[in-house]
Amino acid sequence: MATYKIGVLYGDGIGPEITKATVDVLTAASKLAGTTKFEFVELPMGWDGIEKYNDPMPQSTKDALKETHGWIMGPHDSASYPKELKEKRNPSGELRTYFDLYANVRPAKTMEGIRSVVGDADLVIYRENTEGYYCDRNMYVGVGEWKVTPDIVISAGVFTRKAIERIAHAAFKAALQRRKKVTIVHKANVIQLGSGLFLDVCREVGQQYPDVEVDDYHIDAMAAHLVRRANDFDVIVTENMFGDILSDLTGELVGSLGLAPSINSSDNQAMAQAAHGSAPDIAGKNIANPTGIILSAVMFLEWLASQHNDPKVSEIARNIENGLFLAISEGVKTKDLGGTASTTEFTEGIIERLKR
Ligand SMILES: NC(=O)c1ccc[n+]([C@@H]2O[C@H](COP(=O)([O-])OP(=O)(O)OC[C@H]3O[C@@H](n4cnc5c(N)ncnc54)[C@H](O)[C@@H]3O)[C@@H](O)[C@H]2O)c1
Ligand SMILES: CC(C)[C@H](C(=O)O)[C@@H](O)C(=O)O
Repeated sequence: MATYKIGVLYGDGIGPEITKATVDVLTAASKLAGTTKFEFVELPMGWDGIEKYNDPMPQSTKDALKETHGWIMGPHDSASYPKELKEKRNPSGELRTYFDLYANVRPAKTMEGIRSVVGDADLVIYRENTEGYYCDRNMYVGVGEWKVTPDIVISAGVFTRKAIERIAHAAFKAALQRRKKVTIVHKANVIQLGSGLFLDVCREVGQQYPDVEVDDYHIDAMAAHLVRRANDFDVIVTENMFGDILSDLTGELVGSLGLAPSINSSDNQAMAQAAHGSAPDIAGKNIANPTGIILSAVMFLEWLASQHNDPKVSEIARNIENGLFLAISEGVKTKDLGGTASTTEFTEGIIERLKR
């Protein structure tokens, strides 16, 4: 029986509720498959890390993650951390940089049984995950944010050909498997050097994929285009901060931010992580929607299946996705989707439907 070691980082706010839901679903699905075992390794992160090690992303957690086949990361409430710890990189940024998880892949697709604000949509955002305005002073010496005087701060963005090329290749390769269209999102009209380089390099990479249609939009116009005609877009490639913002928008457009999944990956490592945050306003109430993180785990399992050439893992992923879609289409919905199911009822609803 194949066994995969999966790290589990529960995180803050709704993190423990939705991450436990995910572990429960994966456990049930692997039991049903009978051929694959997931061994979960729970590791401290967020407030748990602060309490144990005075660090929201302890070195011991990073070391342990190196020994896993990949991991599931719950959201963290980094905005609530003590000031001196906030000056460190937030837990997501730390793992994305430490493991060089350069591609943050964030799909948004309409689902049966869920009201989409924009009609049909089936798109995926390829967000560059390691630089742009989210670099910090630990990354490139002398670059990041710094206070010039008490009243003047400089926040710099870093854009490198190397990082743009690899996210662009990832986006164009994905497009070949989809509707063969890539949209580059930038702000080259104002941020002429940084965003300009992003646009130029993506266009250059695009020339290596003659079967893929390419267009580009400024980030502000793109927000409007997405609301008006989301279904015209297939793969969107953009820099770190624009991808962060656009993916919350696209998640909500197709139903709820609580639905929005993502995978953060390098060429040999991956982390499942919902696009949303720790939702402190609804934490501890058993009402959060675990769909985003469960579908992130599904994306992670598909990645694991391809890395290990293991079709059984892919079958487990498909089974979980079908169980979840079935539960929603049969009306088992959390509050954000207009339903009454609690997080645990929704999770049980998925598990019951895995057998179908
Ligand atoms: N990847 C991450 O860990 C991540 C991502 C974004 C924000 N954050 C952090 O989360 C904290 C809160 O941030 P925020 O309030 O700006 O954004 P948020 O995404 O946590 O919440 C925004 C809104 O969406 C709702 N929401 C989010 N996820 C939901 C779910 N699964 N089910 C139902 N409703 C859901 C919340 O209740 C809230 O009303 C901050 O500390 C922020 O830094 C973490
Ligand atoms: C919490 C924050 C650091 C994070 C980001 O901006 O990358 C989040 O918004 C996300 O999208 O995962």
